[in-house]
Amino acid sequence: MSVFKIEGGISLKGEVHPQGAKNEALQILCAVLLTAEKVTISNIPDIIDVNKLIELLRSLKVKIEQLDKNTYTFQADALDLDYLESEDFRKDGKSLRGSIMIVGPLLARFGKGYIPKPGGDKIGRRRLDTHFEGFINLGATFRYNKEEYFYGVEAPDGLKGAYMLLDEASVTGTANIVMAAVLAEGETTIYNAACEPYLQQLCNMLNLMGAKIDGVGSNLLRIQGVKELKGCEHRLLPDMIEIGSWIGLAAMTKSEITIKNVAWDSLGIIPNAFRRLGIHIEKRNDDIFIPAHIDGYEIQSYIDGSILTLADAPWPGLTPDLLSVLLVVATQAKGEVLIHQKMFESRLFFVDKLIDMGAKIILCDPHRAIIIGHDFKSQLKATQMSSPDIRAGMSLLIAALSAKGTSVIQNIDQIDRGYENLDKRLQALGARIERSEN
Ligand SMILES: CC(=O)N[C@H]1[C@@H](OP(=O)(O)OP(=O)(O)OC[C@H]2O[C@@H](n3ccc(=O)[nH]c3=O)[C@H](O)[C@@H]2O)O[C@H](CO)[C@@H](O)[C@@H]1O
Ligand SMILES: C=C(OP(=O)(O)O)C(=O)O
Repeated sequence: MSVFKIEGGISLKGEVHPQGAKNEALQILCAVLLTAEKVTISNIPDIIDVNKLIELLRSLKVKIEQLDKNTYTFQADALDLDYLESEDFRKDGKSLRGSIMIVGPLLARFGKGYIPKPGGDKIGRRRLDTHFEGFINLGATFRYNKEEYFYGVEAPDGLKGAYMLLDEASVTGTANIVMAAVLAEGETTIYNAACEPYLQQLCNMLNLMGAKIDGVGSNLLRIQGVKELKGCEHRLLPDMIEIGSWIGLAAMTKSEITIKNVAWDSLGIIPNAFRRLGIHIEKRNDDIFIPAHIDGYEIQSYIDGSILTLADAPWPGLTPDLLSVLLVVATQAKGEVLIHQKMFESRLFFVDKLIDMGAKIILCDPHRAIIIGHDFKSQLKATQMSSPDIRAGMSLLIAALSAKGTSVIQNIDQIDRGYENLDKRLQALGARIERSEN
């Protein structure tokens, strides 16, 4: 198992180029299953979760060609569907969250889709009801093997469009249902659809392939089913969670960092959430410039003087994936903030590690933590820690980079799941970070 050894307390300087978006990649890669024609995708991040999904597609006998480091072509013209019933699939399919989104395309095109309970971050209950209720609405039959945690949907006579009001605006659930509905017969209406930029990207790509989706960007999607889709070219957006992570890292290490080509219009409320913590963010064309926060940063309170809350909500609300980063950054701010993680119930437990390092945090309950910032009057202390999930891992890394002394982070596969080549990119900015085998 690899570890990061980090000597903290050093300010960094330079430019970073965000990787392509992990969570968009997972949707878009599954969409290649919807056509027999060639699909070219660029800006694919070289990270564990995405590479696992590419391998899974390869096992399904999708023809895959890598044109350069981040560009691939995919052609799903002669799939081996027997793989879906193999032991290998039971193992491969459960190793990441994104694999769940092969079900919609396979069901729509071949009348059957199976998946073992998918993996991903262990951050609380992560039910899949929205996905399967959607498929059932489209006419599929559903079965679940409780002993093996294996899900299956079948529709040998094809899917039929339907009206549905989703029980929650699930991101991967919406993507899955949209990918099934584009090849269903007739009209599908999805209300309470998730509408984050990656879903918009998916819908735009599907429309380019010949799908008929209206309402892209809203929570009401209308889809006219078509008989088949064709190939296309698609470029992934930069990863907004990585961009937010760089903003937080820059502020907490008092570093001057320019984040290049961020696709500002797709960042929604993210820059403002960091501004609420007092971080200065300058938009320079499509770059973000973060000056070195030599004198620290001060958390804003509300107009009436009450304590700021940063809480997650479905898009266009604040993504839950950045709350851990915002939390760690607040530990050195001037002032107090309540971090309210509404969506996931086990995502804040990593604060124990920050408390060990000297951060002032009260974990009120599994969803809420109050942070009382040090205003850089006291540095966090280096320590040994293990990364429980991708974003907690990144947050602990930020804490280690700002701490006094040398920290060790174990289990960094968790970080590699979502961040490309992080140690090398940090070294290029002047960070003292080494990867080694434990
Ligand atoms: C591979 C991928 O794309 N993963 C992302 C995707 O996961 P994923 O699609 O699995 O997450 P969902 O959107 O389904 O749900 C996330 C959590 O929020 C809860 N929930 C969801 C919607 C809602 O209106 N109310 C509510 O409480 C769900 O019950 C669940 O506990 O979206 C999550 C929410 O942005 C992100 O954290 C994940 O990084
Ligand atoms: C929760 C995340 O990912 P996943 O859904 O793949 O576990 C994340 O990217 O922060």
